[in-house]
Amino acid sequence: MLKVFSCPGKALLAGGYLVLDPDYEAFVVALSARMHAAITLLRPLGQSELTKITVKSPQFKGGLWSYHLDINKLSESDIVEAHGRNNPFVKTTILTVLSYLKPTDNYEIEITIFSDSGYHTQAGSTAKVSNNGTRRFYYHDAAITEVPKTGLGSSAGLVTSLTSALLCCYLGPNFLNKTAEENAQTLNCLHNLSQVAHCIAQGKVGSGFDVAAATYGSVVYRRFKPELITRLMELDPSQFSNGLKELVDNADWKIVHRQCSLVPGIRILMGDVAGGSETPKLVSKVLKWRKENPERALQVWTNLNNSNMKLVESLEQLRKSSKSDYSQTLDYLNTHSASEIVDDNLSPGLLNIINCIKHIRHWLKLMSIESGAEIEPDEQTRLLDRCEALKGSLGGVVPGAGGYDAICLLVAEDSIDRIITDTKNDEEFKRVNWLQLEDQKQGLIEEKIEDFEGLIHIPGNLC
Ligand SMILES: Nc1ncnc2c1ncn2[C@@H]1O[C@H](COP(=O)(O)OP(=O)(O)O)[C@@H](O)[C@H]1O
Ligand SMILES: C[C@@](O)(CCOP(=O)(O)OP(=O)(O)O)CC(=O)O
Repeated sequence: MLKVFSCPGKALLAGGYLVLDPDYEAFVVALSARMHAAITLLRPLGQSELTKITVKSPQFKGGLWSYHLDINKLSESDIVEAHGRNNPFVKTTILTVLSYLKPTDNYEIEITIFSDSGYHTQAGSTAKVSNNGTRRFYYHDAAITEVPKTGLGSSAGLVTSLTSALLCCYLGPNFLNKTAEENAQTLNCLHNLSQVAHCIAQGKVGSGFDVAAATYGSVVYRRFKPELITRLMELDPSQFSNGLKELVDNADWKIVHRQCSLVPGIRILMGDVAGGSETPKLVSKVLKWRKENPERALQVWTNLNNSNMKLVESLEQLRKSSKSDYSQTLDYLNTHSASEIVDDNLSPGLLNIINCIKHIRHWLKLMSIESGAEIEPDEQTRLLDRCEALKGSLGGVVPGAGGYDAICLLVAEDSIDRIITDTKNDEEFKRVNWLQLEDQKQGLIEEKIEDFEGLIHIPGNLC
């Protein structure tokens, strides 16, 4: 059996900070940069042998982690990497999936990871193309921990795609080809296991929107209560496996993951901004301010949340109107900028989206000023103001935690090339690197194996 699964990266378009609180929802867009996990070997072993699981990531130096496991003794300290190498995300994913499945048979498993170029900066890398020319991956002469990341959520993609590949090894090749209801259950199981593995590897319980996007694609997301996972992490290791099974299969996580995609003809345009910010530092500043100023914070959270949810509604409104008489709207957008569109004669959705983006920026800026966390710093404000004045642009925001990392615009598809060319020699845009990424509906998918021929050794007969 040879199978390849892939999961998308993410951009949190609306709901940064609010998503940390289960009272609020956020809109996360799945991106076309995908993490792939290919099952490249699956072979049964005897009862007296140890299970061997090797994860390869050949695009990075030293990208091979190999574990010899006694399936009756699965605790953190019993799982030792054969060469003394460490990849906490690989290790905890294996530990979590096996603790959940409690396998009774031994296997030799090899899984090869392929990471799309969008996740990391590509300076100095070399491309390899699959035999049929459909796939191109970049190879680095440095370890995974040394190659700079772009912030699309590589660890969530790795954990979720690796979890799918391991589930497939143990549950069978058709674990995702069942009835819609069964598949939905399998996706929830995959999501819950991946959230647990990701939190344990990070040593903290985040909001999980990156794992949700990796699993379910572009969604409106409401998080789980963090106690669900902290309680599991505090269990005695002897109770972990049972606690995990109960949590994954029977607990009510109360999460929301409502499909929500962009509108035909309108795309996301991500700009990587040279600089970078540390999310945990921004988060602790904002949460400290919220705690110290509960009344003001509630006012900001309520208004920002209203604008976020109105954006989701306006996208839905425009999606509906896109079913009829829509080409005029797109033509109009292609020849006007967000700051020029002031009436809603053509399409109310369009003007509503523009206004929501403005309101989101207003509240995030206020949050920056009052909390002292540089969510939309002045440099980004100037840049986003300029983006509002580009023809074909509905405006843009600082995605996720904000800071100096990136900007994220909503633009008419047909204007993308022009926007990239027009901003090329513009001083204000000199730190912006437009990323070749698209928004995607789907989360986890199974890929065609022929697209990977030439990149992996495909043995004639795997079981
Ligand atoms: N292609 C990959 N192959 C192996 N491990 C990976 C890969 N991509 C990410 N990882 C793991 O995820 C870690 C990066 O996680 P993190 O710092 O949380 O970044 P991000 O914000 O991109 O998720 C890496 O150090 C490595 O352990
Ligand atoms: C502030 C946040 O709500 C959103 C952060 O979004 P980013 O996309 O900036 O995240 P990283 O990839 O972890 O840097 C924190 C959270 O939800 O975990």
